[in-house]
Amino acid sequence: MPAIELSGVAKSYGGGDHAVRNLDLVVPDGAFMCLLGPSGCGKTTTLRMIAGLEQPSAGTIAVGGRVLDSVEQGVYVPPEKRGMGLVFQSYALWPHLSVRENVEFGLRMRKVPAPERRSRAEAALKMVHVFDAMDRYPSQLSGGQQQRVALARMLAVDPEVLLLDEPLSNLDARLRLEMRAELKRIHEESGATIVFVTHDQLEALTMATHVAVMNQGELQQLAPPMEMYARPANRFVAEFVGSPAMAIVEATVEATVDAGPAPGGLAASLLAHVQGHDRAAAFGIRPEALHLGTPPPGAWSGPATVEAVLPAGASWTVRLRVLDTELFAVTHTPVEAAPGDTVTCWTDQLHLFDAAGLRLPALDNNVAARA
Ligand SMILES: Nc1ncnc2c1ncn2[C@@H]1O[C@H](COP(=O)(O)OP(=O)(O)OP(=O)(O)O)[C@@H](O)[C@H]1O
Repeated sequence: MPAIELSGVAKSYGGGDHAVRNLDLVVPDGAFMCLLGPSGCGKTTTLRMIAGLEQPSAGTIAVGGRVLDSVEQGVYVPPEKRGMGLVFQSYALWPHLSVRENVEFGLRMRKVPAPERRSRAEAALKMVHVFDAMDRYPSQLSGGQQQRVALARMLAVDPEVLLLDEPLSNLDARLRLEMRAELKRIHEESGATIVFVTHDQLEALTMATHVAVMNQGELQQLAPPMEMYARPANRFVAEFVGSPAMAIVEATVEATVDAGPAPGGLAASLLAHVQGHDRAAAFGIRPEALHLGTPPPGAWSGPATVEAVLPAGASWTVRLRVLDTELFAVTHTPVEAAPGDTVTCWTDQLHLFDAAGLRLPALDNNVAARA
C-alpha cells in the first residue's frame, strides 16, 4: 500500500490568508492517520489536496513515490486518476438507486463485469453489516445505515488509499462508537492507507495509528496516539488532546507585573518541586494523574479542599481547590471524601512547558519518571 508524502505544502484561497502553511507530512504505508484540530485549522483543505479536489499553492504531494501535485514542476493529477476512495460528511447516495446499485455504481464506472460487480458489492455490504438492506433505497435507511452504504461503496472499489472527512459526524453516540470499531477492523482487514479528518480528539485517539494535530494551518505534532497523549509536544496539543482537558498552571507572570507566582500558591509549590528547572514557564496536570491520598516518595503533593464529587458510574470526577488553584481529578475508585474536606493530593506526572509553550523533555524525564 502506498505512503502519502506532503512536502512544503501550502494553500491559500484566492490569495487570502493561508489555510495550510508549509506542511511536511508523511502518512506511512498502511497507516490510519487522523488529521485532528479545531474548526478552520486546515484539515479538510489538506484532505482535499491529497484527493486532488484542491490544488496546493506551493509544495509537492506524492503517493507511493508518484508525484501527483507539484507546483514547481507543474504537475497536477485530477481526482479520478488518483485511484483513491473518498467519503465525506454528507454521504451523497443516489436516491433513485437501491443500496446494491449504489455500491455497484463505482464498479460500473470502472467497467467491472456484472458478476464480479455483484460479488464485490455483496462482500462490501457484508463487511459493513448492511447486506440485509441491499434491496432498499437510501430513503428507507437510517442515517447510520446510509453511512455504512457510503463506506461500502468506497470499499467495493478496493482503493489503496481511503480519504474520510468526518464520516461519522451525523451518527448518534452509540453508532459512532460502533462505526469506530468497524473502521478499525476494516483498516486491519484491508491494509489500506487511511487519512481521516476529525475535530474529535477521542475519535482520533481510539482509531488512529498516527495522529497529526493541526492548528491555524500548521502541523503541531505527528505521533502515535498514546505517545501524543503521554508526551504532547506543546501546550496547544496538551490542552486539545484529552478529556477532561489537561490543567495548565502558569509558573511565571507577565514581566510588567513580575511579582512571580503567588507565594504559597500552586505554581510556587510546583516550581519549588522542580527546583533547578528554571525554564519551566507552565505546568500541565492531567485529571487522571492527580490523586487523592498518601503520595509515594518523590512525588509532588499538596493540600486540597474538595469542592464537588461527581460520580459517573465507572469513574468519579472531583473538583478540588489546590492551594490557590482549581483542578479536576478523575479516578476509577470510589471517592470517600465529601465537599469541604481537606485532603492531600499528589501527581505522578507533571508536564513542563517553556515560555514558548514547548514541552521540556529533559525535565519530563526527571519529574515524570517517578511515577
Ligand atoms: N473554498 C474556500 N474558499 C475560501 N476559504 C476557504 C475555503 N475552504 C476553506 N477555507 C478557509 O480555509 C481555512 C481552513 O479551512 P478547512 O475547511 O480546511 O478547515 P477544517 O480544519 O477542516 O475546519 P472544519 O472542521 O470546520 O471543517 C478556514 O479559514 C476556511 O475558512
